Amino acid sequence: MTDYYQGSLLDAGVAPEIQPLAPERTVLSNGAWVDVRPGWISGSDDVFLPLQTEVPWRADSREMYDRVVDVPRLLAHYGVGATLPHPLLLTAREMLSDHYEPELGERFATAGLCYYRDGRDSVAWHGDRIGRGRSGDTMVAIVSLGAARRLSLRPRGGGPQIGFALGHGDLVVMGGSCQRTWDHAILKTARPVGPRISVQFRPRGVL
Ligand SMILES: O=C(O)CCC(=O)C(=O)O
Ligand SMILES: [Fe+2]
Repeated sequence: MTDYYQGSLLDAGVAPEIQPLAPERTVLSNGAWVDVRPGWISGSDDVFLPLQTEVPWRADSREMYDRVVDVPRLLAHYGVGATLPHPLLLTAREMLSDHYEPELGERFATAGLCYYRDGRDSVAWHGDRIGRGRSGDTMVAIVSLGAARRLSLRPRGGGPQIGFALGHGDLVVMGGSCQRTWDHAILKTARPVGPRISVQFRPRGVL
């Protein structure tokens, strides 16, 4: 990998720190919702850069509907009990679990990391419904690091698309029926964008 992230000017020399949660909820149709907390992790250059160089990234493919498709991005998965690749991610996961457990009924247990090298890397429209997200309400919490990309969402049955611009250190949580009644995507962009790492925390059995 040659295209190293240069670090954001805002974050230069600032130690990483997780801010209080206090997310803002957008209620969608059919029992889905999205919580957003911009700037949840400040100083996140010191998280992005070690992840970029030290995580054992591999090419991604993903089961979608009835087939497996190549997904142009790199990926690493940390299952139940795995040691996360940066201590701040453990703190983030525990904070998310403490905050959402009363509503979710369980704690976040796994972390999927995705590395989008530039605007050509993407993930097509899908819901996280290979596992339990297919049949029941759940949550997927995403910490976005590096270059800003847009998380696009649209109802599965058709309807207008919405989107959230996810910048360095932002948190977004998709909840309720979002994985089975809505689809989401990180679409390709022709804009010159730098690399982005997405960290998705999920409960056990949600994929
Ligand atoms: O990159 C992101 O933030 C979203 C990734 C995603 O939807 C997935 O891997 O299931
Ligand atoms: Fe997803």
